[in-house]
Amino acid sequence: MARKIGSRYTARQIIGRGSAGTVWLADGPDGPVAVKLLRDDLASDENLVDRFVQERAALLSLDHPHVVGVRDLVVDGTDLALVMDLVRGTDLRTRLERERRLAPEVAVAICADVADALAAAHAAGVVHRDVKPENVLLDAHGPGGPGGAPPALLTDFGVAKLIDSPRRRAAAGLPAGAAGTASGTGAATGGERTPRGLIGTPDYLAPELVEGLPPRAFVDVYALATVLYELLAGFTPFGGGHPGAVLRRHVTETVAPLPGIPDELWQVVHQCLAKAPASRLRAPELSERLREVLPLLRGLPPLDIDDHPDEPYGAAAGSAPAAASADEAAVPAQARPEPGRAAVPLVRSSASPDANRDTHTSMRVPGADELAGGAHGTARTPRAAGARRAGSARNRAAAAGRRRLVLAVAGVAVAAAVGVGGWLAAGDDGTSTRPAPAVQQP
Ligand SMILES: Nc1ncnc2c1ncn2[C@@H]1O[C@H](COP(=O)(O)OP(=O)(O)OP(=O)(O)O)[C@@H](O)[C@H]1O
Repeated sequence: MARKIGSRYTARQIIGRGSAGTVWLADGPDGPVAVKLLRDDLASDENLVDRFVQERAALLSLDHPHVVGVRDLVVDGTDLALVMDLVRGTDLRTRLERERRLAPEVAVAICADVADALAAAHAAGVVHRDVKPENVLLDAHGPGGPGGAPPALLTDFGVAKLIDSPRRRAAAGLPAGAAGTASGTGAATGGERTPRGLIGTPDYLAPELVEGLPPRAFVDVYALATVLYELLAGFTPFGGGHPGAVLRRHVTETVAPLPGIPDELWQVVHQCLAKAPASRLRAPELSERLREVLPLLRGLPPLDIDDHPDEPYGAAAGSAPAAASADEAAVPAQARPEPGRAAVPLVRSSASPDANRDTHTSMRVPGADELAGGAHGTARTPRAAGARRAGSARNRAAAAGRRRLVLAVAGVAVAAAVGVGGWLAAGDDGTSTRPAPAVQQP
């Protein structure tokens, strides 16, 4: 079913779908291209069309081997489309779902490519703002890199901001006109947070965005470190459950170390997940450090991490829904975890797709009830497969020492959570008097 897009492109076949529209394989004057045709409601939004035109130069200017080039913008009748280089292969999310975890060498090689793409974008004054596996395309026809890793290309530059139109915000129940409209290289300009909404994908959002600061290049580095962690572990460091809980974890929780990777690699991941933006590596440094570490990873298999790590809501939280319900039948009602928690898969996988992994663009800021998770933290703690749980006899002494630390950290975390929760929990008029989340001792 061929379809004309503008006067120059003939769409042949759908090759992907995202929240903003449909991606087609199309023929153009210079050969095959990928055309992202935006949804009708977006295409009929005059503000959005204006912004596309304003952003045209920025979108077309990025030319880098690890950036999916935007070749053209089509504004034609009811069609609004981005014409891109065609990448023959798959996206990183699909590969991750297929393999669950990547070999460290492959994961690091892919992220080094993405860091190069970010370095080029940042040098041009563009912040991506939606780095995630869905936006990394793997070129199946390119030369194999370390561990056989395919070349990785980052796509969707500036698109997250572009489609955050006032109309979309209104549809999402957010105030219109609060976020800055595009100007210059708009993807890098400020005013990115509406009073009640954030642009981005919760699992990958840097803490400073949750706190309301404008996006700087550091947010992309944080998101890429989150992607790297996810490629290694099979889950993101702060993901799982309601988006509000995810946002809070970014601000209040510390990333748990990954067992089984060289310390040199962990230091890089850890530094780029720092809460303080300035403590993170810059994209060029990140690329360099990742490439330095590559030789240490040669031949390492994917990490053997327990799929049901220690976390407050237990194994059921990470299980496929069917398994969770089977468990439920065997557990007395009073011993069951809080309703609505255990049923939420912490990880999106092919077995248990996580409907809570929001995609980019305006997200409704959650209420206090959705944020209430206590001070004990809800992030997962990765554990090497076969290692004992924290409550086992062998670990009890260590746990006693750790508890003191946890109490101290919890004190800090509670203060921060109350601050963030207070902001997040503010009602539309900002005067909510709902109580802060209850404090529980670990
Ligand atoms: N330039 C391209 N070449 C080849 N395939 C592409 C290209 N761009 C996108 N695709 C395919 O289309 C799919 C959808 O892409 P799209 O950018 O619309 O959505 P997304 O990034 O997955 O999600 P969202 O827009 O909701 O963040 C991708 O996952 C990819 O498989």
